[in-house]
Amino acid sequence: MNILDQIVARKKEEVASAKAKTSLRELENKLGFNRETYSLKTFLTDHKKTGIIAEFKRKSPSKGIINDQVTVEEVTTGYAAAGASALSVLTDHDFFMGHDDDLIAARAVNKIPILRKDFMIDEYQIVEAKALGADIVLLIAACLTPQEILGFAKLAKSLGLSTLLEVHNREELDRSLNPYLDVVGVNNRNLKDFSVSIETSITLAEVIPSEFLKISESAISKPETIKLLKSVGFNGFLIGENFMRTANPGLAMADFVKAL
Ligand SMILES: O=C(O)c1ccccc1NCC(=O)[C@H](O)[C@H](O)COP(=O)(O)O
Repeated sequence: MNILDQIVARKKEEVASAKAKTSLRELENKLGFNRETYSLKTFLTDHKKTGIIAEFKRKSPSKGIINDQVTVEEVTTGYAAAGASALSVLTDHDFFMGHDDDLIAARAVNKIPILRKDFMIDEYQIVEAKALGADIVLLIAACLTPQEILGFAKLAKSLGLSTLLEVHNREELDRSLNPYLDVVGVNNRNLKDFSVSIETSITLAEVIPSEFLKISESAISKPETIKLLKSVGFNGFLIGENFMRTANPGLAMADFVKAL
């Protein structure tokens, strides 16, 4: 089984036990559920911001432990101060050392959009994302059918959430687009074998329909790469490891932004 299949198999077990513990009705009564959300499109097109979606990521399947010595509050407020257009917070525990509480903590101290970075395989997780404080949900084409993407995106929009479709190749893009998606993200990392190439974004940029904003995800470590990606039409850039690898990720982002 490749890593993505392993993650999805584990996610199905997690969702089943979450449903047994907390009903959808109880989720909807949670404190974070009835609130205004921040729009990803609005923040990505605000030219006072950097276009960077900065990620809080302690560990990953491809790199192991990246940084488990910093708090989600200090890192995410540092990112916001450095001009992040949005934040990405991992809530997957078993593969990324993330937690739902990380998202709750990030929400409490930030006023910019937050992506629940997780593997959405059930409508329950979309409702849960809103209750935890997220503004954006990620729909990964590599692990969802077009019908699931459509259903999840419709539900997310009905809850006021922004929707980010993630693709890695032309086939995933062509079968997954629908009108309920706000932004298309091209993951430069192949989630099945961990190979990375910025060329993936460059090749797909011209075939993403113009009604969707575009973001490039993963393996971005140089300001020059952002300049190149902007020149081919990308509006946003998801960066995790490059900042998280340092002792002060917020400061690392501020230094990176000076060179843009
Ligand atoms: O990062 C991984 O190893 C990984 C493995 C399997 C599924 C997903 C994975 N990463 C999720 C991401 O998309 C990245 O965390 C995100 O784009 C940031 O990437 P980076 O800047 O390279 O940390």
